[in-house]
Amino acid sequence: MIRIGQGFDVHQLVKGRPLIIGGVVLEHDKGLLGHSDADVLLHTIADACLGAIGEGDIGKHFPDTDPEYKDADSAELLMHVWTLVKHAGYQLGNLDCTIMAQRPKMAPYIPEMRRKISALLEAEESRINVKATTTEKLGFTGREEGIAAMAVVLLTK
Ligand SMILES: Nc1ccn([C@@H]2O[C@H](COP(=O)(O)O)[C@@H](O)[C@H]2O)c(=O)n1
Ligand SMILES: C[C@@]1(CO)OP(=O)(O)OP(=O)(O)OC[C@H]1O
Repeated sequence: MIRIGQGFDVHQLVKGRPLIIGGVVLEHDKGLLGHSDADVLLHTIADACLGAIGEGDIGKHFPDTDPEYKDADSAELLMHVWTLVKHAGYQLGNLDCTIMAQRPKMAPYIPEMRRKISALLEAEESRINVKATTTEKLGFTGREEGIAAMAVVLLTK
């Protein structure tokens, strides 16, 4: 049996916050705003996994009104989601993600993001792909007001 899920998430870029994407801290003059650490990539992956098993979204599992998740490490949230996936009897077929960010350049950080995601999803790195695009200075990502990420996941059992 196979199941597919997709995820999409956006966080605002602000001064005075660290920029954490895919479990990696990036050097930048702004960071993402959120109730948690605002890791837009891990959130979209979590949503894709939850979608694939018909379990709603991360807001349902980790409400942003719950103080327990204030400044939460999104790697821990994704680990919890992956436990749900495993309990449903699935493993990773493959995962493909795109980060939309005008700056900073993601390419130098992508190998480490891939390593972290592969550890969290207990799958070989060859099953995980992370891409980035600038959106050519257009829209909120192009104006550097925020960063967006999308993901598609295939689960198998
Ligand atoms: N934040 C980003 C955006 C893009 N890249 C890499 O640059 C390539 C070209 O970007 P375009 O938006 O002009 O298509 C893209 O394919 C990525 O490899 C990046 O590293 N970080
Ligand atoms: C992760 C949670 C919970 O801390 O908060 P945020 O960091 O604001 O992230 P978002 O993608 O808006 O929604 C999920 C939330 O419930």
